[in-house]
Amino acid sequence: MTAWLTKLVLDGLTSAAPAGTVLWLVAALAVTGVLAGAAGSSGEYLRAELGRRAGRRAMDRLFAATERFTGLGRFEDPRFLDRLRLAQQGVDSSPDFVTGVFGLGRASLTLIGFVGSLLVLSPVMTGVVLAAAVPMLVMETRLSRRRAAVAWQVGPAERRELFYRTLLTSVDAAKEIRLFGSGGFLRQRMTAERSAVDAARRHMDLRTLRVEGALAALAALVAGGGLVWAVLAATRGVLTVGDVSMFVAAVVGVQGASRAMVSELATTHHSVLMFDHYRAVVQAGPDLPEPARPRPLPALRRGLRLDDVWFRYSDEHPWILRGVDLFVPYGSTVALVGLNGAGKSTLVKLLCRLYDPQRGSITWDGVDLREVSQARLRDRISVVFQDHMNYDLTAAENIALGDIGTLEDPSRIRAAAGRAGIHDTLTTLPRGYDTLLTRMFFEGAEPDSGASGVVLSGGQWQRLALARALVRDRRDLMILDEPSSGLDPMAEHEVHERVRDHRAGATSLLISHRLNTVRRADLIVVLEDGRIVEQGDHDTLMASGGGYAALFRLQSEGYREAVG
Ligand SMILES: Nc1ncnc2c1ncn2[C@@H]1O[C@H](COP(=O)(O)OP(=O)(O)OP(=O)(O)O)[C@@H](O)[C@H]1O
Repeated sequence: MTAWLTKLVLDGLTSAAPAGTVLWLVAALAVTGVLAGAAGSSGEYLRAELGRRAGRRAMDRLFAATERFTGLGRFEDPRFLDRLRLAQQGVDSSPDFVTGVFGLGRASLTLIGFVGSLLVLSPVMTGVVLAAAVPMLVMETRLSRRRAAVAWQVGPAERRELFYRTLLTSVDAAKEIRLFGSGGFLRQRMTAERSAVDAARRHMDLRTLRVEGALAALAALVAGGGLVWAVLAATRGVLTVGDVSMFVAAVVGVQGASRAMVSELATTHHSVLMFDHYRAVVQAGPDLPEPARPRPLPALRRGLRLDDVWFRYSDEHPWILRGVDLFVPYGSTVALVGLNGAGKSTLVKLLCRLYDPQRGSITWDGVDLREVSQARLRDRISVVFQDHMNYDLTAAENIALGDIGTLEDPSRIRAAAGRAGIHDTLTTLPRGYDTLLTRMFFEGAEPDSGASGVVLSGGQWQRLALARALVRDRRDLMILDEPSSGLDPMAEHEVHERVRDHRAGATSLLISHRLNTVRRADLIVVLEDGRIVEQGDHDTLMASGGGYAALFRLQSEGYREAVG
């Protein structure tokens, strides 16, 4: 449009047209410019807003999909973690996709306008200019495919770099890094990973540079040839001065618009390729097979049975559980003891169905765990994991995460904290249960207050994790994996007494290295190298004089010596 109006103004001036007509044309040219500017700004806003919305939606879908992986296997698979990270990059670049589509629409409109102008002047030249865009399209598509392949190839190194980067800025790691002086070593590793990523990207950039250089030369050749033709035609009187001006504008316009179109196509293509990772995650099936028709899971009445259970973390790993047979009777407290690495926590993860055993079965009142809905099963279990989480949230939220409904019922949160022996500590915090248990964020919404949260001690965090498990009261099975290893002996005794009273008549599985805390269990099971080697109550095991008895005596002597 602008090119047409400019041509008409120039032709008007050279053919001595009435001044009024030329002025009208100039006014039209000005209005066109203003309208084009306004359309550009509004389009920009619309594009950004659409990009934000698409990104938010895609992120929500991606994380909803990861939540559907009910086991742990996928989160321990490096290939899957690489894919997940690229999927997140795909989400972050979803605005690029919107930009690409918008840009494509805009470039197409511009292209159509200029092609129309050029066609009027020279159909041959139009064909030449358009034909020159074909190699550009082919090469740019290849480049974007290659770029996506490079992103996949550098994924592992990028993830390692991220690991070192996070480590170097994490408060948890800061103590050891400073004390052991390991910062330089970790930084070097981070930089080495970054160099590897940069090298792959540099290689890609050089390839792009070569290809784009060749394409620019081709475009210059076509434009130069066109200009020579137009000038010769003008000297012969075939074209007017206005025609030449419009021709130049149209050639530059067609080339610019087709370059923009191809580049937007390449951006969109790249986003689509990256989106493949996103789609792969969102469409991935369940990691643990879900039964087509889940069997009902009634409240536990008889007990849990492990029948010849064999388990290893993957085909490359050694067997961790080797033919475990165990019955946990309803209403009893069973203690699981054994040396480091014996397989105790692994057994807990199988009971929660975070993995499936390769051989054998685990049944709940005779129903195989694989035949019931995972959500139903987990709703009946409460756990304190050995490596429990400490959330950078308020004290109340840290407990309520065990049963989100209790956020609306603070009395249950307080009762659980009381049973875990942390209530008094929490009430003395600056904002009581609403105190933020981290110094990573400001308290409340206003950073101006300058107040960050507080930090709990290791034992206090452990009590909080116990409170989180206890807030899920009325669950059929409670699993406590080293719930009191960080407590002093008095506190440990007190906590166990309270939990025992509260859980009286319910089924519990307790893991502890302190044999004194498990001696009152109904059944003590000794696990060694993935096999059960002894089981019975404390008196029976002491009388049999096996490994448990030897370990118990060793611990008692150590304690007597320490006290005496
Ligand atoms: N996610 C995992 N992937 C691969 N191997 C694992 C994984 N978790 C544990 N293991 C291995 O399984 C074995 C048993 O570990 P587990 O944590 O069950 O032992 P544990 O009896 O609870 O030990 P501890 O008393 O030290 O807590 C160990 O050799 C460990 O290296």
